[in-house]
Amino acid sequence: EWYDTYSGHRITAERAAALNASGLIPYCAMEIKDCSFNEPRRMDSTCNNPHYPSRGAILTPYHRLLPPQFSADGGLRRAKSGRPLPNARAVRVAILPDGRVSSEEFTQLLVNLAVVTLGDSSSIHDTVNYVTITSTCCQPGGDKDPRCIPIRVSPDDLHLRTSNVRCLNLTRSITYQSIGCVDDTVPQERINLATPMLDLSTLYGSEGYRAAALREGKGGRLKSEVFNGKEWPRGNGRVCINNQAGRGERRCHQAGDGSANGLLGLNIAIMWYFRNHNYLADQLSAMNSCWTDDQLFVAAKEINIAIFQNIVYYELMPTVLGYNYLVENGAIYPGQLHVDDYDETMEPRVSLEMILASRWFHVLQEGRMNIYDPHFKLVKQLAIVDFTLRTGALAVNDTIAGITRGTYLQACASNHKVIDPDMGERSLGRVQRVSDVAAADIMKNRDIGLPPYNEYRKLCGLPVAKDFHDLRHWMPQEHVEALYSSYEHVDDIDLLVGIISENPLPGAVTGPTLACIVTDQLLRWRKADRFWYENTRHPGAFYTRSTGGDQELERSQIAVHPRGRGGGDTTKTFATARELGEDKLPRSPYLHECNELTPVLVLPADELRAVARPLLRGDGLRLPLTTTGGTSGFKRSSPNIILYLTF
Ligand code: HEM
Repeated sequence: EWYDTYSGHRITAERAAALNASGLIPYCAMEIKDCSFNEPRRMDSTCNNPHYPSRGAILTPYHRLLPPQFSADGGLRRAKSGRPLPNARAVRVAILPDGRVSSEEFTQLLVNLAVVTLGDSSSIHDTVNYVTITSTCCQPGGDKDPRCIPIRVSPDDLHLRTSNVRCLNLTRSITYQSIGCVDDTVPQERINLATPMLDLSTLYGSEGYRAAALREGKGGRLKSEVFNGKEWPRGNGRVCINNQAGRGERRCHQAGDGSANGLLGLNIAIMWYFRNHNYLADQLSAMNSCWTDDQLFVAAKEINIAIFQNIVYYELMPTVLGYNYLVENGAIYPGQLHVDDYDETMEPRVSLEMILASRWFHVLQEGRMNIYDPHFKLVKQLAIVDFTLRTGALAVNDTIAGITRGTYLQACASNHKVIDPDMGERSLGRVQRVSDVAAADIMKNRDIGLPPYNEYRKLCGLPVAKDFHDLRHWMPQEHVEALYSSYEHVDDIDLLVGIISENPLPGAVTGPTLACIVTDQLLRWRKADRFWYENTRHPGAFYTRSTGGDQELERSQIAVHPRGRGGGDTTKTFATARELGEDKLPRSPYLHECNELTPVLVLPADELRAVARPLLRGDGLRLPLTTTGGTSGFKRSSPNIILYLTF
């Protein structure tokens, strides 16, 4: 059957053929084979909800928390007065001048985990596109090019006044309208080039044929090769345009999507999950010698995804938004059991606000990259932005190990109202002479028609500012002044600008408006994904397994149980296998053709730590996660899979 990517409706084969003839497939339509409740998660994420097969797939639309706002002629939103909004670069420099202040609490791991989270569910760092699609936006007539929204730089710009740079190249997002799937009578809607789930599609791929090419075909493993004693994905991709051949930088990995070779932080985090997949497959294979490649692959993949989802919910997000805030809002649960809150009426989408507002994380990005030797001696300090699309550098001298150590040992930037000069002036490295990611972030809020900051405060039930003076209740005075001198009216302020300016919530790194937007998304991810690791409505569901009534043991053990309950169960929480009666568990049609009555994998607490260890395998880390060595949210153990990232 064929489905329209934008509406999700079924279309005729004739219509699909016509779209194909116009070169509009895969963007405008997708073919989906019949769904079954008894099959595992599909690579392209179709059939996540078998009643609506296209939901959750790549190339589907984003969600909007509020309807878009464009000017009357369909252009960028204007100020209340009807005049253009203030220049994005000028606003950026006013609220976030270039500067370096290191966090006293958090390491680069926070930003690396954040980027892999966002990057997995949205094509955020489709770096190849950003740098190669259009580099002509600043040339004469560039601003008339529909693909362009260049940013002007004033001659008195704080950081660029001594240069001759007066314009920053910037391309628009790809929409259904710009591709030609939908006509211009409806407002521009962006296409999500990734699956909107937290499903490690960055690693595993989101198109069936491509995903199959990544598999070894035996042992449930992903294709790999050993280079200098370490395991690496194979591949000779051409996107690594910044590889320095003269320095022996040749690797360019074949992985789920292009972003796995993109930004350094994303690149190495994907490598951790890559190595972890093969580690898990080997463990499972040793325990279940009769399993087929498919059985091993699916089980290893789902465990890997479960680890990823658990880290995001119980390690990363409590650190950024505050643990209590997330519990109060139902994004995580303090109890011991898995909570199944799957809601089949919820559409699996990522909100545009989540993606656009999460550009706030750029503030925390440190520009320098410390490389440590195995004795944790600092050997080098490099510029992170020069390592985008440069996978080859990771393997030379096992640099990935040195960077991983740096990820754990080095502080990230502090949320101290400055941005690292490399992010502010050269975020695209050598590819573009000047590029200001934070100004691009503000401009992209407008490109996509996000309503102003105050409207989101209202949506979130937060006090709304009637005038600039009111902002003083939740922003530092110097920010209120910067906003007052930039915007004509308090209702004009861009969402991201307001978010960057807010004071953080207690116990959190971010303020309440971003916390509200991200929490909405956390609920969406867990409730709308039938294969969410805590959910029971699929045949490969995980079960906590009893081993004799000891509460402590029950909590610390998790079995990847061969016999999930299948579709349609509405039980609220997971029962332990004992409570449920093991023999009553239906047989999983895809995992168990052998060892039917034997639990697949039981991981006591010690081994659970070992599940996290391969994320850093070969790097020999014994380091605190925070630079101060104190406890951060990362160290808190979760009630589900217990992951100690310090061991
Ligand atoms: C060296 C580090 C980084 C660099 C050089 C970088 C650079 C960029 C660039 C060039 C863009 C696209 C700008 C545009 O044309 O619109 C972007 C978008 C984005 N980045 Fe980063 N980034 C970095 C780190 C991070 C981190 C740590 C996060 C954490 C979440 C992050 C989240 C995002 C998001 C959410 C977007 C928006 C994408 C969208 O609208 O689809 N980035 N970044």
